[in-house]
Amino acid sequence: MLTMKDIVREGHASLRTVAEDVSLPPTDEEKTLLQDMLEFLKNSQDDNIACEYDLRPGVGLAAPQLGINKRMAAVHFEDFKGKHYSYGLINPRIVSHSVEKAYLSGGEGCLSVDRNVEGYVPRYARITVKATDIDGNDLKLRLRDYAAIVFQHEIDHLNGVMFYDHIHNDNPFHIPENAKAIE
Ligand SMILES: O=CN(O)CCNC(=O)c1cccc(Cl)c1Cl
Ligand code: NI
Repeated sequence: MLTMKDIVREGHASLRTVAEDVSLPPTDEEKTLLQDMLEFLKNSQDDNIACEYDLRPGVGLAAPQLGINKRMAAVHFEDFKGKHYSYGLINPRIVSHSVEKAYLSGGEGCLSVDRNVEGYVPRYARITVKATDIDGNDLKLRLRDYAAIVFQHEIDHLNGVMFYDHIHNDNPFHIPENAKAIE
């Protein structure tokens, strides 16, 4: 099982590298990795397991956070309306997005960042993502609000972008133009 020791931290080149496309169909090793990433997220959200193995909670994880520069990520979370999202994503890409922006009023965190970085992270409020799932099927997801934010955080990792790269330098709590707060 994956634990925190498998996650690279700030300063590791992998976090600032543009990851490579995965050739399809994914190899068994790549499928197993995605399954392990999903299992990590579920474990990290289970109080008993997280406590037992000292896991920080996460709703997403990208392969570069494991030092693997492949365009793969996993997400596992429930949005504020109770809709469940649990995906292993291969070559996820944003194919369209809203002009309107959104940000989490509580800011963001990252398992590869061992410190609290305060501030609003402006992102697109709505996005359409295309990807291949763990079984090799094409995915097209229309996402908004919290789900859109999480997917953008993960796709950023595939492009060597960290969440705090988006925070306003002079005033971290500057309300971005045309942006809505997600509580
Ligand atoms: O890349 C993934 N991580 O670093 C996992 C830890 N961070 C989170 O779960 C997290 C927390 C707050 C907002 C967002 Cl958008 C995310 Cl993603
Ligand atoms: Ni992260």
